[in-house]
Amino acid sequence: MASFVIEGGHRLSGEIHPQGAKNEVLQIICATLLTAEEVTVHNIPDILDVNNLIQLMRDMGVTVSRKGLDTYSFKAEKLDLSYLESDEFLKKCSSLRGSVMLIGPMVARFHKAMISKPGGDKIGRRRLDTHFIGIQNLGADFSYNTEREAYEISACELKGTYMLLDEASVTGTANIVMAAVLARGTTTIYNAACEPYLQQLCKMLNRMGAKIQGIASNLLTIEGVNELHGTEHTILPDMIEVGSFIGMAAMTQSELTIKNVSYENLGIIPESFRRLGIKLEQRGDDIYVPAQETYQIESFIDGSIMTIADAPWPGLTPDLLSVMLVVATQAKGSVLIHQKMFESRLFFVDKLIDMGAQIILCDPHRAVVIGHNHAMRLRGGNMTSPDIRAGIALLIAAMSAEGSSRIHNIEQIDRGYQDIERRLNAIGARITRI
Ligand SMILES: CC(=O)N[C@H]1[C@@H](OP(=O)(O)OP(=O)(O)OC[C@H]2O[C@@H](n3ccc(=O)[nH]c3=O)[C@H](O)[C@@H]2O)O[C@H](CO)[C@@H](O)[C@@H]1O
Ligand SMILES: C=C(OP(=O)(O)O)C(=O)O
Repeated sequence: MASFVIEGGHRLSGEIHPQGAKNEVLQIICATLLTAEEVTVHNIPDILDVNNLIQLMRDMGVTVSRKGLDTYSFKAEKLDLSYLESDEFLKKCSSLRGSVMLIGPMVARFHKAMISKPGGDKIGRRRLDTHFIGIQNLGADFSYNTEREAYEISACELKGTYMLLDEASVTGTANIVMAAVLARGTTTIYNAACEPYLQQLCKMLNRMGAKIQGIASNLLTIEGVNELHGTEHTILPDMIEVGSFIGMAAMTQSELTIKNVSYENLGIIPESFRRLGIKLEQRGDDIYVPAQETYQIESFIDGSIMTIADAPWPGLTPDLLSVMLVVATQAKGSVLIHQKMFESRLFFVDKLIDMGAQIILCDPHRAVVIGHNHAMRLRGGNMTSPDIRAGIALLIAAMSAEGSSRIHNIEQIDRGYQDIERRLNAIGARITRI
């Protein structure tokens, strides 16, 4: 397990470019299985989860060519269907969450799929009901193989239908959409998730010949087609990285320009940071964060304490709450951070408390943060990154802290942040990988 050693207290300055969005690219790569023709994808981040998925595609028999620094083409003309039954395939699937989205395209085009428990962050229950029920509604059979601890899924033909999802699951919606585009007839998905990741997926599928209406809403209508074709697609900047950089600038009292953020696709992320008192300006498609000695958390209109909570899009993504929590530790004022979706994502606050932060963990979902207004800096600490977003939040805490810190298990951070220490050191951070 690798670690970061961070010398805290250095201000950042200059410009930083966000990478392509991890959660979008996982969907897009899975969708390339839906056609025998070549799909070229630009702006692919060089991160652990994505590289693992690309390798998995190669192992499955997809011809993958690297066409440029961040451009790959995928051609799923023929697949090695016997590999999908191998223990190695199941083991690799369980290393990343995104592998669950192989089911939809596999069942739609090859009539069978296999899935073990997918990987991803251990941040509470992560059920797959929405995926399974949705794909079953289209006519697929799921049977559990107890010996191999895996589901075998098969379908002679998928048939469009109406469905109301029990929750607006991001990867669940992507999986069902990818199955429905090749189903016979019309599928209507109500309570669909509609994050920019999904909007991008649906737009790409339409360019491939799919007929999806209602993109960006929670009601998708999909008219099935017989086959899809090749296309080109460019991944959006990672909105979670953009938010992480805003938080990093505020916490280290730095002036920072975040380049080419695709502002129109950030939803309420900028406004949510403004509610913590952080000033930021949209400059063209960049975000400029001025150096701020202090930032004051807003109150609600009636004067009561601000709550920052997650919600399905267009609400605030849960993936930024850990960063917002850490940023609040140095704000002026108090805030309730309410992580509604995941029940084990706030436990990392213990590490921040050890560093001197004033936080009360009310229950697994809610933490009250009383900001120090930069009057008392956090102390460097020795900690382990429990998940990807707690990992980046702890890195931000360490970068602002007095003294040096050590973060273990940084593979969690590498899952989603490309070459992070080099990029941050280039703007003034002092981070060493050991
Ligand atoms: C690879 C990938 O894309 N991962 C993202 C994806 O995971 P993933 O698609 O696995 O997450 P889901 O959207 O399925 O659900 C996330 C959690 O929220 C709960 N839930 C969901 C919807 C809802 O309306 N109510 C509700 O309570 C679910 O029960 C689950 O515990 O979406 C999550 C929610 O944005 C993000 O944190 C993950 O980074
Ligand atoms: C929870 C996350 O990732 P995953 O779904 O891949 O575990 C995340 O990106 O914050």
